[in-house]
Amino acid sequence: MASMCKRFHVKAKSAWKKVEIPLTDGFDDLIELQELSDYELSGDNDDRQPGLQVQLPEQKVKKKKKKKKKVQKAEETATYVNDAVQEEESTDQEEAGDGPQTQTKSLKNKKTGDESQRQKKSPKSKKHLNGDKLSSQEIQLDTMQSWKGLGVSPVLLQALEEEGFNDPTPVQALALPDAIFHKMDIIAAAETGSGKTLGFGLPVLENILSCGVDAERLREEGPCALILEPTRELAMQVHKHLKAAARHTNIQVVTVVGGMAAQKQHRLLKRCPHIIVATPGRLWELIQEGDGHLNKLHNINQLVVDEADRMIEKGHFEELSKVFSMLSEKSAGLGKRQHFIFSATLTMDHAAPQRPMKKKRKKNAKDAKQKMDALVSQLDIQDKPKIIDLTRKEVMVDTLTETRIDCQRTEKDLYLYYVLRKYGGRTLVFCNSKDCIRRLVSVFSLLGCSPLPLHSDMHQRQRLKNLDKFAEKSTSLLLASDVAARGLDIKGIDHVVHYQVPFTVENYVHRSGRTARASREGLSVILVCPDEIKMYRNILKLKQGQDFAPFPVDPEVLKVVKGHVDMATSIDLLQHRLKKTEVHKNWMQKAAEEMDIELDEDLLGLEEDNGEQSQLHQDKVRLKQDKQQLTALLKQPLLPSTFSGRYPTQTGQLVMPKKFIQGSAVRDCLKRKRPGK
Ligand SMILES: Nc1ncnc2c1ncn2[C@@H]1O[C@H](COP(=O)(O)OP(=O)(O)OP(=O)(O)O)[C@@H](O)[C@H]1O
Repeated sequence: MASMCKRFHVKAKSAWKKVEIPLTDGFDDLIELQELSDYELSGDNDDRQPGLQVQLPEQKVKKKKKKKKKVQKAEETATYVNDAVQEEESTDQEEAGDGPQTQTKSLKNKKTGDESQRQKKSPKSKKHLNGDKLSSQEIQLDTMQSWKGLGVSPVLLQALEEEGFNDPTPVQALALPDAIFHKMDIIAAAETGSGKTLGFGLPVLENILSCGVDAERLREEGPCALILEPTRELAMQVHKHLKAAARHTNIQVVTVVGGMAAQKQHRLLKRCPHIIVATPGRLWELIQEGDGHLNKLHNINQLVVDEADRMIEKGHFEELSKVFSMLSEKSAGLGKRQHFIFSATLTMDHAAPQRPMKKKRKKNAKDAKQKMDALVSQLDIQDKPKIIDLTRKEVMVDTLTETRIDCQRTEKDLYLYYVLRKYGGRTLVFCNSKDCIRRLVSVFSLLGCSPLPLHSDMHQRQRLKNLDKFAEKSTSLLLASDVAARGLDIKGIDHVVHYQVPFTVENYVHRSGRTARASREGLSVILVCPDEIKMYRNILKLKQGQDFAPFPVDPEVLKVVKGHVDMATSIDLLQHRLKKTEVHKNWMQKAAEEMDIELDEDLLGLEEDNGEQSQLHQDKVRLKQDKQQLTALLKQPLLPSTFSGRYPTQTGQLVMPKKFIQGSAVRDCLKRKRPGK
């Protein structure tokens, strides 16, 4: 057994500390937990090294070559007492919350008396505030030099390094020092996918680390920070980002969103998390229900309003205002709270939804400005906030290629299918209505594209499941409403297709921003039919009126895919008709049963004499045949992959049939834009 193991030395740099055992199931047999938070891991076979020796299986030791792995091992050895805690935590992931509130890392003593002033630091906390600690002997992170001076603690940098975030993004570099060192309020606008989440997330985590909030204090004073998000998916994503950045700390984050059982959320809140990420509606609901932890929400040190321009729109603003009023009423005299207001479209002129009528548009713009002013005044921002505006003149990131397809309304399915068949990839399609999504799901299922719907009428669980499935496969199709337009960070979305022109310029920006994130390339295609031209022109204002380049379409491929789409559309219509007849029949029969009467065939509309019954039968047979035919058609290649014949032409030259190659849509678009290059 000895040969299977290798020795590591943990050199304790502070004393082992007793850890509070959580009052949750699964910990009944534990007598005591102790943790060592300050230590150094050294050597492999050096038996002379003083300190605790921990044995790791050889198999694992071999993997430690890379620094990244080494850091993980350090975690394994030093926090093994927490394993049970972490296990419990993972079982609760489904509930979108976190593990129990064992404060295994006691960061600071409980606050007392005057200390209840927000933002007050203990002398010990300086360690976490000093970005120069990068070169400390505790953790050597050579690759993270560009984070130096921004105020991020080594324990967070360690996690960022593991994520591969070796450099801060511009919005992070600008926001962090003032937010962390000077506790300034930050109002930031930066393009989609530019890392805004950590722009506010790191100062929030840093503040909790530096204040040193332990379990007892959390129980007494409630959460430290509140982050408000407009959609459930976004709240969960922010929760995930924060958890990843805080993975080497014991900071607890809980999500409070609609669509999840309120009971479960009360249960998670009972564990007294440090950070709450919430959508305003559910948060207000739970506050009104008198949730114990939320009753202390007014004690928060930090408040984040993400996607702020969306938050002031109808559907959020009312509840948001109520939350803010409650916070400011109850927290009078508690000292300064730090605020973060972030969005990609915060500084856009068109902050209001733009509806067709001019008068209404003006009114909306005024409303939006008033609401934004109201938001800022309700937040009680006293000192001058730091304003960061990194939105470019072009608004969109330069790795995004924006194109258009002009077509008739009835041709939109065809062009969408063309993009999907010709280029494959992970494609996110936005529609303006749920009905449109439902119809497309039916047609594109027949076309073998396995579409995944996402809209607000769906159960939350199904919404999340579809997002997971979409992210899992490199060729996948998500048909979504604007519920997916903001903030969703799914890696590797190749194409965004606007099946319908969005109602607002902001929605265009956010929808398109789901691709070309974090310096990657991406493509946006907008399908424009004649009655959408006005809305399309509105979007072009972003480009100073300059039109998007037309998306290149190969007429030969288009001809082939048209056959597929026509057939799928006719099957869909037939299917729909048959389903309607079936539903009508079932409804009549059910009603008759309930009334205890016998139904005539003619009442069902299926009288033998008028041939409707046989028509129904014929339709069913036809449906089956058409489906078989379409399946066979879809299996055929779009264009022949080999050339086997000779076709003399008038000029005597041979015309070679084209070979179908599935290329890159971005490259094809750029080639077309710059033919000489
Ligand atoms: N410093 C960094 N280095 C590399 N990647 C980063 C860094 N910070 C964040 N990212 C990654 O960049 C991607 C986009 O980040 P994030 O979702 O925060 O963007 P955003 O600006 O909030 O976008 P949106 O406006 O669309 O919500 C994420 O996948 C995130 O993990």
